Amino acid sequence: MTTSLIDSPDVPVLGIQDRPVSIEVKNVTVSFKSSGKGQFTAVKDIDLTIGKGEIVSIIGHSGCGKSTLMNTISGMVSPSAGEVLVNGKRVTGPGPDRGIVFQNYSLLPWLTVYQNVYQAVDAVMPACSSEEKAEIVIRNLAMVNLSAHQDKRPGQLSGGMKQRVAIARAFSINPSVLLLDEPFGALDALTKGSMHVELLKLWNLDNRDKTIVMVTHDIEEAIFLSDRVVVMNDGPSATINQIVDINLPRPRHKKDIIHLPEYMAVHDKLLSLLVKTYSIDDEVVD
Ligand SMILES: Nc1ncnc2c1ncn2[C@@H]1O[C@H](COP(=O)(O)OP(=O)(O)OP(=O)(O)O)[C@@H](O)[C@H]1O
Repeated sequence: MTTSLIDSPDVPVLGIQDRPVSIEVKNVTVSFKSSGKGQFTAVKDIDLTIGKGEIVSIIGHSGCGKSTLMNTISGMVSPSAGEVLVNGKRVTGPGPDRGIVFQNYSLLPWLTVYQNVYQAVDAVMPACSSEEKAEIVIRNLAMVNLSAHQDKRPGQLSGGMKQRVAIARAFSINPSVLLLDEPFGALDALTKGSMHVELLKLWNLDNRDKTIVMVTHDIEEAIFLSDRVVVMNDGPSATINQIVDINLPRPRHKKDIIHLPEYMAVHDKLLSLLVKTYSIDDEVVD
């Protein structure tokens, strides 16, 4: 049964206090130059510690600063104040220890699907033979069901297919930290479900050592995958509203967990943190 590969029950479930630290976001503020008005502060005074092997999701309204926070971890954005440490080292730019999947795929349009993935593997694993690198590329393209499309260029692919190439590329380099910015947003429900399974398989194969941080708008996805969910306040100067523990036992099977009282309670909690309720005449009822 495929689910036996996911979250094998013999791996102990660790709390954040039992894990070595993987990512430390320390008092991070990010301001951007804004046209005419000086500075725009997207996120302010963010403190977040993520343990090795944790899966943490970041949720919040559009524009609140989720990607900005994620990009300080990836090294694509430098904090205006504060610092980010990954595996104890200060982040000063992107690095092979962090695999990134963006919303906008970021594939090289002149390379084929195969070449896009191969290029990343080649850059990160120069000591491997070309046969080993080819094997990694082929295995990961098969994982995302793109073997038949490996000679196409990004311009010949659908949005969901491009996203799967980006996922295969991030998985291929086997980083200790995976940063996923709405990685499954462009996928249909069935593909999304199977990518959740693949993500957990990958995590499980590595003895749950890989740290995964994911931005998502999908509460169900966040609950199914995560150990903790970070709920952000609206910006400007967005802060963390609350960090919600997902104390659901692993392995988690989608069809089963949605009936658990713990699932319903945490779902309601996250929803109420995100959504304001409106009466029929549009008055806020809080
Ligand atoms: N390079 C930039 N220059 C100026 N402002 C920026 C820049 N990047 C982000 N912002 C602003 O920072 C705020 C947060 O943007 P960010 O993309 O982090 O939000 P988000 O929560 O990821 O949004 P979404 O859910 O819609 O993807 C927004 O107001 C955005 O306009």
